[in-house]
Amino acid sequence: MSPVYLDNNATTRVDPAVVGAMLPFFTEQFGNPSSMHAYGASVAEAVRKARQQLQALIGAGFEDEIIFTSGGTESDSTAILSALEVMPGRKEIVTSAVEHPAVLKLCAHLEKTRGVKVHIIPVDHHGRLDLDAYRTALTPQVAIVSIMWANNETGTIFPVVELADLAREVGALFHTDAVQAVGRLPVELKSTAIDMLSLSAHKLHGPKGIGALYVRRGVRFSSMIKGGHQERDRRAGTENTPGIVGLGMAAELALKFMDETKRIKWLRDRLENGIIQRIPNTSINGDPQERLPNTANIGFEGIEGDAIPIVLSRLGIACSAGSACASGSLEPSHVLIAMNAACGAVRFSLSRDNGEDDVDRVLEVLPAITEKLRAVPSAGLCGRGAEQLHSGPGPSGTIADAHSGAVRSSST
Ligand SMILES: Cc1ncc(COP(=O)(O)O)c(C=O)c1O
Ligand code: FES
Repeated sequence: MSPVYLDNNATTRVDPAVVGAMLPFFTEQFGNPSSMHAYGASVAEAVRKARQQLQALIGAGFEDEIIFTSGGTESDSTAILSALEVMPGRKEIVTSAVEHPAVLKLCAHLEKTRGVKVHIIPVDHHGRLDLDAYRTALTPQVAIVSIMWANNETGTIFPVVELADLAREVGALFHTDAVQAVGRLPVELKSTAIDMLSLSAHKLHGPKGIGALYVRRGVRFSSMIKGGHQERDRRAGTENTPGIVGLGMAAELALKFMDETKRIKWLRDRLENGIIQRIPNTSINGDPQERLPNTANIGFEGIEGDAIPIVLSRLGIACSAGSACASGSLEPSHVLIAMNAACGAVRFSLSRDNGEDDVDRVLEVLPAITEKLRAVPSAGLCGRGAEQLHSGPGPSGTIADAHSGAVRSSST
């Protein structure tokens, strides 16, 4: 049986055309793009082409709005730190409870070390942002809003274009972590009030360790990494030229294959509907309407989050686990906790590499797997524990604490 890869929100396979575009930049095209001679000039031209390819994918007004970085994490840090530096009179950040740790951990660090006030906007049971809380948090004290475009665990899409308009009304900068959105949703930045956007090549069939930060022209900016004059003094360090060329090609292909999104959504829906129909007591986590077309996050009542991915992995099927509590070997998912989601969950995330066979394979093996797991007394106990506990505490992390205690006591 050939392996089935359904973990594309973790990372994607590098497209062979991307590898092909990158290879010369390890061999004959090894020049430094800052050099005056011919070795440098041709590489500088390739970097410029990549910037234009990316500009086309995200609909930026100008190519110089794109700064190449080492990936999503660096782009997120750069955006937030820059805003605090260019607006010293404002000491507040607005973000959401379901952001990637690249944003949440930085915010927690800034709160602790710099006395910055961080407003964490909650989400509802479907992962939708509390818009009233968002409006209340927006004041002239806010330097930056950092709210993701699409969630990596559930695929829930936030209305970032409208959120950016509201942020602008109070003079705050608006940054979005679009690492999961770019290449999967149409993005047209020039007609929006989004000031900064993070993206990462490895989520769109490009290489790891390369990404970009979009900074709208006119937005004041302070570089995080100081040193040489690369990237117009906005990100020092000799450019990762093979990575940049790879990101450019990945962007061009993402645009070319944007229509594939419809087929991917059809496959995802087939997977979700097939699971819901064949397996009792299952539910979809995330916004029923506003969701990435490739992501299915499914709760299986009574089964711990990591049990299914472990069994599937033995059968050559890759997906990933999430849990609303500290079950088994899993760290609780702050996203599922914030949604007050039930129990354990499994994330299947697709890409243009997937076909019907992949989905059908999962649908073929999963009913028997879940039946067996539910027959195991400890897995069953976990579900009953969740039911009792989820009706009690609110979405503030208490479920995890309470349930992990219950698991411990029931297992001793
Ligand atoms: C939403 C989101 N933001 C940021 C990142 C981090 O990106 P990178 O791995 O390029 O640093 C990820 C990757 O998992 C992500 O899903
Ligand atoms: S994994 Fe089932 S309640 Fe925690």
